Amino acid sequence: MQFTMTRRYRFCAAHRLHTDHLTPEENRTAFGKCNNPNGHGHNYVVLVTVRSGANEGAVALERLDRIVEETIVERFDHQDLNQDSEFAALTTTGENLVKLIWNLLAPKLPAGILEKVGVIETRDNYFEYAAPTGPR
Ligand SMILES: Nc1nc2c(c(=O)[nH]1)N=C([C@H](O)[C@H](O)COP(=O)(O)OP(=O)(O)OP(=O)(O)O)CN2
Ligand SMILES: [Zn+2]
Repeated sequence: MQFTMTRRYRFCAAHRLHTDHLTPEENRTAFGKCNNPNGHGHNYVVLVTVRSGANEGAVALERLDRIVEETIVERFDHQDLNQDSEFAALTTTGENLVKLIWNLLAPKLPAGILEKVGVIETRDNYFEYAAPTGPR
């Protein structure tokens, strides 16, 4: 039997969708209002899913909380995502953000227990990432 546990975290951050690979006009066309030079903010919700067990968790909630708070929330809360070093050459889309969160968390957690990361960006936008894995 396979159990998973999903825990919810939150941070608020600003960003602007923009890439230096496009001209200003192309950026406006591609990203619309999200390319506004002044940026805009979101109350991001991060859903972290880990493998769990029926009787005891693979990772205690308290430990998961500490890792996610230190690695993700403290890093991004009340920050401009475009200024984060990991976004120096990447657009701050939900897709890139959810993959970055996975990449930051996976090495901090016991091997193989991270199942999925989800990011709710707005009422209607949800992004999800799970790195491909080999046979378990
Ligand atoms: N492929 C992607 N496209 C877009 C992303 C993204 O992350 N990946 N992000 C944005 C904006 O940053 C933003 O998230 C869009 O938010 P918003 O304009 O609020 O969303 P809606 O248009 O659905 O909401 P309204 O209430 O209608 O304004 C854009 N594209
Ligand atoms: Zn946005």
